[in-house]
Amino acid sequence: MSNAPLLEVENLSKSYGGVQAVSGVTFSLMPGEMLALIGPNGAGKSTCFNMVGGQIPSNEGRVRIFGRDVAGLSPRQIWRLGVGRTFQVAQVFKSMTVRENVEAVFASHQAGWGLLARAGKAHRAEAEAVLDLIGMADFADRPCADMAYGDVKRLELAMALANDPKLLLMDEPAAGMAPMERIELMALTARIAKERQIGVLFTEHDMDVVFAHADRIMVLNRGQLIAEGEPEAVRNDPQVRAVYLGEGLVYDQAAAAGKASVR
Ligand SMILES: Nc1ncnc2c1ncn2[C@@H]1O[C@H](COP(=O)(O)OP(=O)(O)OP(=O)(O)O)[C@@H](O)[C@H]1O
Repeated sequence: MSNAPLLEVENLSKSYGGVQAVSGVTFSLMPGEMLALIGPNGAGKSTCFNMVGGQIPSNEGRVRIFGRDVAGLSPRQIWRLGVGRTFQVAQVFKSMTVRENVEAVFASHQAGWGLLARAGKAHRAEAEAVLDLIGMADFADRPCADMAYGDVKRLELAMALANDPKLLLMDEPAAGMAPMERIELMALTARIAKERQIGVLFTEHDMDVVFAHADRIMVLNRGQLIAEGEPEAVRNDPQVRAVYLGEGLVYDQAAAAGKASVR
């Protein structure tokens, strides 16, 4: 593992009128690391993702990706640096096949979205290699409109991997999936992250998924990081327990009972 962080976030803050959504958040992410950002509803997780991904500007603080300060860069410019992104709601072209969706990402990276239809075909082999990587080679010719939701989410991961990212931002990648599918999607992500030394920042409400696959966990509450560390330490942190207990989210007891899915 290289010693240079892929992502460095320093003192990041954002307020919306009187609401301090994120306050003084600082962390870094290393190659091959699965880093979870968890917290109750409204804690500021999506706001953090959107500041890192360039969707919204911060009020204060700094984001460095691959050592470069990305202030003022658009989401597309950040993507072109080698940052993959998945969203809560899957974003694929339903009228196209699985392969065409991945080809479109390759084409867009080189040519811009306007030339997609023509340029896409030139990337057939690359698209098939990515589909193979995530175990979707047999789905290549299927129209997306006919696919189960879990497969659409897997395709979204393939599309996020198509520009060969070194950093992946995954805001609730498994939202809406069945419990087993959630575990499988994140197991697949973790395997690819290790193999390719991709750093993954993800948020997820299912504690089974988080504790099974995160190398490190950060806990956000009312915009502030209240804990950060390896899963076992975070699970036993009194402040974290208080926050989750306060929300009625007794995740350790739920985990012991074999159903740790909480919101
Ligand atoms: N565009 C906005 N305008 C005003 N307030 C906002 C806006 N976006 C977020 N907020 C507020 O900022 C706080 C953090 O919201 P955010 O969506 O980042 O939390 P979250 O942890 O992602 O929540 P969830 O788990 O429900 O997705 C909340 O109080 C929210 O109401």
